[in-house]
Amino acid sequence: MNLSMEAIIWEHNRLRLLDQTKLPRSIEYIECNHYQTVAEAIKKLAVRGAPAIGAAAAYGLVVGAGQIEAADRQTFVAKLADIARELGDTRPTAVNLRWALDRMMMRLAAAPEQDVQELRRILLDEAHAIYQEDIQSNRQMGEFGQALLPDGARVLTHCNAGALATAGYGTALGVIRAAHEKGKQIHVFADETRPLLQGARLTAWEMLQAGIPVTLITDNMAGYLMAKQQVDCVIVGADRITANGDVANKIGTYGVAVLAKHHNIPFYVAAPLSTIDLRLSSGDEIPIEERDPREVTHHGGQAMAPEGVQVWNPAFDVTPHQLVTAIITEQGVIYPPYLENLAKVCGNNK
Ligand SMILES: CSC[C@@H](O)[C@@H](O)C(=O)COP(=O)(O)O
Repeated sequence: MNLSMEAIIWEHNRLRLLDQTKLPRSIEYIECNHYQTVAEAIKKLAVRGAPAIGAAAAYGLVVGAGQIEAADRQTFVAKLADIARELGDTRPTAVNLRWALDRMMMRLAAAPEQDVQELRRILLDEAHAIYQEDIQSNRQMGEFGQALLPDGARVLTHCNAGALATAGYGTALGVIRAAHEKGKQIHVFADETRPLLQGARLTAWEMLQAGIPVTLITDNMAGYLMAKQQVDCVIVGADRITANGDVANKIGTYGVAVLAKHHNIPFYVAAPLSTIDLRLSSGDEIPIEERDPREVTHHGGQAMAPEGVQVWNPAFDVTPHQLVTAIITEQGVIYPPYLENLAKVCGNNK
C-alpha cells in the first residue's frame, strides 16, 4: 500500500488518521492534537475496522497523556483512566478497542516509574507495539489463510477487512493479498455493504490499488452469484468472536453465511486473537451498535426515503458458529469444535 494511504500515521510525535469517510473521492488526513479528535474520528468512522480502531485508540491515549497537565503519578493514571473510558465508549462492538485500551492501562499499572514524562514514553512504546504486532499478525494470518485458497479462486468478501481496517495489510483482504503475492490468480467479489458502502468505497479501492482483480456487486446480488457457481469461498473479518465461535461482523455478514451454507461454499473468518473474546460465551452477549437512521435514509446528503419513516440500523450482526467453516488467526487455522479449539489457542496468549 502506498505510504501516504495508511489508515494511522504516527510521525514527528503527532497522530494523523486517514479520513475514510472521504474515500475514494479524496485522501485527507485528520490531525489529532487532542484525544477528543480521535474519539470523534472513531465515532464517525473516519477510522474504522476492529484492529484499526484499537490501534487508533492506543495512540489516542498517548495524545490524551500529553494533554494531562503536569501531575504526580497517581493523578496522571486516574486522569488517563477517564480518557481511556471515553475512548472505549466510542464504539461498542469491536472488542479490539477495549482490548487495546486495557493493554495500555495494564502496561502503565505494571510500570514502576514515577516520572510522568517517562510514563508517557512507555505508553507511546506500547501503542507502537500494538500497531506493529497487528501488521505482523495480519501477515501471519495471510500466510496461513492463503493455503486455503486454490489458484483461480473466486472469493466473496463483505465490508472492508483490509489494510484500511487494520494497522496494515488486512485480515480477510490480507489472506487474499498473500495468495495474490504467491502468484495465485484470485478474483475478488466485493459486496458494496450497505448502508455505508465500505465494500464499494474501500475494498474495491484497496483491491484496485493492489492490482488484485475485483468485481463490485450490490449486497442483494450475492445469492444469485453463488447460485451461478461463481463463488468458491467467502472470507470476512470480525469485530468480536465469542468463546463458542459466534462471529460479530458488519451487518449483512450473517446473510452471506446463510447463503454460503445453502450453496455448500466454505465460509472463512480471518481475525487476530485480539478479536476473540473468551469472556462471552455466545454471540447473544455481544453488544451490537445501532447507528443514526440517517445512514439508511440518506445518501450523499440526499434523502432516499420518506421523512418520518421508522428505521432500524444495526451496524453489525452475529453469524452463528455452525455457519463458520474455519477461523484464520495468526496462530493458525482453527476448525470446530470452536469452544475447545479457541480456548486452546487463546489459552496460551491471553
Ligand atoms: C479487519 S476489520 C474487521 C471488521 O471490523 C470489519 O469487517 C467491519 O465490520 C468493520 O465495520 P466498520 O463499521 O466499518 O468499523
